[in-house]
Formats: sequence, structure tokens, C-alpha cells
Amino acid sequence: MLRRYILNKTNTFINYRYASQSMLQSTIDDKLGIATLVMNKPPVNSLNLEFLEEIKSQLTQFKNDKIRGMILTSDLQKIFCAGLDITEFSNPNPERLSKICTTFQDTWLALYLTQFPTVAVINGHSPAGGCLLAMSCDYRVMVGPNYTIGLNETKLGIVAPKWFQDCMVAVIGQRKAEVSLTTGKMYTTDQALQIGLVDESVPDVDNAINKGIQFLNNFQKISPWAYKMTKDIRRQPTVQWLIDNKQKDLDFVVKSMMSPNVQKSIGLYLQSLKK
Ligand SMILES: CCCCCC/C=C\CC(=O)SCCNC(=O)CCNC(=O)[C@H](O)C(C)(C)COP(=O)(O)OP(=O)(O)OC[C@H]1O[C@@H](n2cnc3c(N)ncnc32)[C@H](O)[C@@H]1OP(=O)(O)O
Repeated sequence: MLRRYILNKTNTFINYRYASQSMLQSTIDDKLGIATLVMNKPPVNSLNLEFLEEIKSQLTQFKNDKIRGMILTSDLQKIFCAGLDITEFSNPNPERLSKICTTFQDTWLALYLTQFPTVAVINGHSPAGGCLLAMSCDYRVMVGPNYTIGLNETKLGIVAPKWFQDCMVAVIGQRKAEVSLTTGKMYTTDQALQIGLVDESVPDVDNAINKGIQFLNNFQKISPWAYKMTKDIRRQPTVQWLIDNKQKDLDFVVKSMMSPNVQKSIGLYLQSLKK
């Protein structure tokens, strides 16, 4: 449905792939220079290794396409992205787990540092890694009122890495982030708007896409160089920490995921999802 809407809305498309063959659909409106990246991995757009690799590679492709802006959204009913694939954390193969973590680090770096402005059109629930993807964009428009967003890792008995946490601090500030992270709180659209986790709340996805395009149009009169330098200065401390501590970050995640206590929590959480 969303794909049809975007096709009607925009003019010429390149690099278009069909949903049946791909977990990601990317379209570029040549006239506006705006790309739309639509996640389509039923049932909940959970981020496993292969999906993360596709997202990372598409972001690199957009860099080469020299687009002017990007909208990230979902083609699924009610779900933006359910975060990392939790089944990958249950009795994981350490090698594959390391690959997932490294790929997620790299995908995040690519998204957080894009040389073009980005908007998350959050048209469904967005827990954990889904919230991180949204927070990494330059602007967030969320469809309301019935969806939720937040970093709920503590509810799974796991720890959001420092770069997840710092990304949230950059969006909502130290105090609100601390309460939000420690309690693993999921916010409704209205609550998210109130604490600044999202920038706008709209009743439907058509409005959300329009708001996203409006935001991106602000950059028509801004030098791309000035935009990118300013964004880099703002985001550099969070990014630099990860670049300097990639292995340490990875070791912590893998070690903690493999511990019996965390495995027990993840098992219980997965069971609760099935119920
Ligand atoms: C360097 C790397 C750092 C790693 C460290 C950070 C660690 C973790 C970050 C994360 O992202 S952990 C993921 C946390 N995600 C969640 O807690 C989301 C849990 N899911 C939900 O709350 C709900 O499913 C939903 C997204 C709100 C959707 O609800 P709905 O009622 O529409 O659908 P369900 O029936 O609950 O789910 C359908 C189907 O999908 C399975 N599923 C849901 N979420 C995930 C997931 N994240 N990974 C894998 N599978 C998921 C769910 O179990 C159902 O499966 P079936 O019962 O149909 O088999």
C-alpha cells in the first residue's frame, strides 16, 4: 500500500526492486532527489544479519547516487521495525552473533553519518533497534496514536550499548534518556512527541510522508557541505567513541549475550512474545 502511495506521489524511479524478491524497496524521485527506503520483512522487520547487510549496502548505494535526502519507513501494517531479531540471541552461534553485532555497528555508522538529510516515517511500533534506526535519522514523524517507540532493552534483561544510549541522549537529553533507558519504557506517539523523541505526530502515513518531504525541502537552500560539516560536529563524539571501541563494544555484547542469566531472560521474553 505504502509502495503504491509513494509511486503515485513521486515522478521517476530508478533502482526499484519488487517486494517479493527483496526485504527492502528503494525508490528515487529524480526530480526531488529524494530516496525512499521501505523495509518489508514480515512479520515485524526484525533485523537479522542478512537484512542489516541489505540496509547497509543500500545506504552506500544512495551515497553513490548523490541523493538530496532520504525517507526511511516500513511497508508493514502496524510495525516500523521490531529491532534486532531476538531469535538470533537465543542460544547464539558466537561467530554469527559477532557478525550481526559488527554489521549493526557499521549500518548504524552509515545511517548516523549520511551526507544527506534523513527522515524516519515511523508508521508502526518501533522498539529497541527500531527506535535506534529512527533516532539516527535527522527528523522523525510518527503516525499516531496507537503505536509505541523506545529503547526497551532492560525489559529483555540486556544492556543497550553506549552508542544506543548516547544516541538517545542526543535526542531527548540526559535525564529523560536515563529514566527511559533504565526503565525500558515504550512511549506512545503522544508521549514520544511530548518528550521530543519524535518531532511530529500525524494521524496517517500519507501525512507523515508529506511532512517528511517538507522537512527535506528545507535543505534546498542549504549548502550540502555546510549541512554535513554541521551534522558531523554534532554527532562526532558519539561516533568517535564507537570507532575507538568497536572491539570492546562487540566483546561486551557477545560475552553478556552468552551468559546463562541473559540467556534465561531472553528465553522468557521470547516465550512471552509467543503468548
Ligand atoms: C552491537 C549490537 C548490539 C546488540 C545489543 C542490543 C540488543 C538488542 C537490541 C534489540 O533490538 S532487541 C529487540 C527488542 N525488540 C522487542 O522487544 C520487540 C518485541 N516484539 C514486540 O513487542 C511485538 O512483537 C511488536 C513488534 C510490538 C509487534 O506486535 P504484534 O502483536 O503485531 O506481533 P507479534 O504477534 O507480537 O509478533 C509477530 C511475530 O514476530 C515475532 N517477533 C516480534 N518481535 C521480534 C523480534 N524483535 N525478533 C524476532 N521475532 C520477533 C513474534 O515472536 C511473533 O512470532 P510468531 O509467534 O508469529 O512466531
